[in-house]
Amino acid sequence: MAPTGTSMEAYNGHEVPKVASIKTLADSAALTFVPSEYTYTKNPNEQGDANDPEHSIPILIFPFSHQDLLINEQKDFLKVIVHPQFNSLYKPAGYSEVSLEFSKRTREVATEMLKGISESLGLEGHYIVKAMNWDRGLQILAANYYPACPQPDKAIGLPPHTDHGLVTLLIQNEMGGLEVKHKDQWVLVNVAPGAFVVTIGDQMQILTKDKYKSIWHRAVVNNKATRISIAVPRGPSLDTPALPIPELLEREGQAPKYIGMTYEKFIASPAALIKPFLDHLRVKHN
Ligand SMILES: O=C(O)CCC(=O)C(=O)O
Ligand SMILES: [Fe+2]
Repeated sequence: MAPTGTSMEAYNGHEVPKVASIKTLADSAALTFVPSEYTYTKNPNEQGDANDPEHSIPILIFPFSHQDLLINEQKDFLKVIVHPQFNSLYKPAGYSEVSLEFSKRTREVATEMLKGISESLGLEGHYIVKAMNWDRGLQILAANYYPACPQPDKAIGLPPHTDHGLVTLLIQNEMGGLEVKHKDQWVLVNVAPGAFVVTIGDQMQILTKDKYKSIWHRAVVNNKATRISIAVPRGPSLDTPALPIPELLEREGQAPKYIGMTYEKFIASPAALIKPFLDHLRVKHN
């Protein structure tokens, strides 16, 4: 889905709103800053002290200068919950406004994706949106910063994983590095400049009875220049249990494949970090 410079993009019969201007927003937001310039606060209008718990905000994993020596993970990152409550940083100036707009626009694009997926399954366009309480769904803004690494073959930017939610939109600077697993091989994703990559997450796999499978992916580093990516994972509301869509089960006459679990529990489970977690939720048939 590459922006064309026009404000509308056709996607599977749907109008995807203003993709090109989202790219512009991404350029003017996190893509131009190095992580140490960020400072965070609970309320964007307050001056916050990062070490003061009173001012800590619902950031899932924080903060920069994280390097996991065990897996030699070469990146810094920031993860901020931007929906259903919007959280922000008060530095750099202007970040808050831009990230609010960016989050809103990417949400609109993700909504169109969900409509396309619902229809591709023979369901009414708003089916998944309604079933997953999408309006209250969890949305995270994850900025990943991968400095150039002198020995890229001995390091990894982000280890292999699948995303938890329904869909993730990802945009990167001019440096490639996203790889997806295809037929047991890691394949570099060749992203057109300014394009978003859309990946499927675990909740979508459960919901669609494995018709849309969550994708294993990882980020590799390079020795030439810093790579920055912004991922926007978007999931159901935290209190929504993902279960295979009843209409699909009825139509195809199969037993449910998964035990329902709220998204909150799913995320909180340490096992959710590894894909076989989906196997634990699978109903066993003898
Ligand atoms: O940087 C990338 O290309 C991958 C980022 C990613 O997978 C994530 O943040 O979940
Ligand atoms: Fe990811």
